[in-house]
Amino acid sequence: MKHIEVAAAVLLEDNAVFAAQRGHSGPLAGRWEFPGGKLEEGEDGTVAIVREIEEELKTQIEVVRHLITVEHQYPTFFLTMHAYLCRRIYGDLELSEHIASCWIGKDDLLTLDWAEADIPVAREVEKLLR
Ligand SMILES: Nc1nc2c([nH]c(=O)n2[C@H]2C[C@H](O)[C@@H](COP(=O)(O)OP(=O)(O)OP(=O)(O)O)O2)c(=O)[nH]1
Repeated sequence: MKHIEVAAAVLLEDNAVFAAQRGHSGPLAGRWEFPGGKLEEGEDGTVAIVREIEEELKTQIEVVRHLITVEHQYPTFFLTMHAYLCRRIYGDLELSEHIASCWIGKDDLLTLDWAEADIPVAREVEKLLR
């Protein structure tokens, strides 16, 4: 079974969190996620997340702290996902791979159609929002 290790960014601003919707094809098409991507060989998650957000959203971020690591068995692969609370430094979070994005508050957070592995992350985020 394939094992994928991913870093994901939790960006909080104005009491809302940034969520992005995956494209219409590929695994988990149309599901919502915290942006990020796969770690490169030997790369630390905190380095990977800064690189991925720069590549994917043309935005510079910094890691504030590790939030949660989730392990999830999907039908075709096993996922380890490190989610980091991050701060935006510069850039407008321009979508290049995702088809939609939103800033979502505590009340609506768990109503999004999240990728399954993201549910425990969303529950942690819920605790950080008022
Ligand atoms: N980035 C990210 N990926 C997630 C989340 N939740 C979740 O199950 N995943 C899964 C979806 C993908 O299979 C994998 C992340 O890979 P990715 O976004 O770099 O890659 P991808 O499948 O779009 O494909 P690739 O072109 O990079 O190979 O982890 C999440 O919150 N953020």
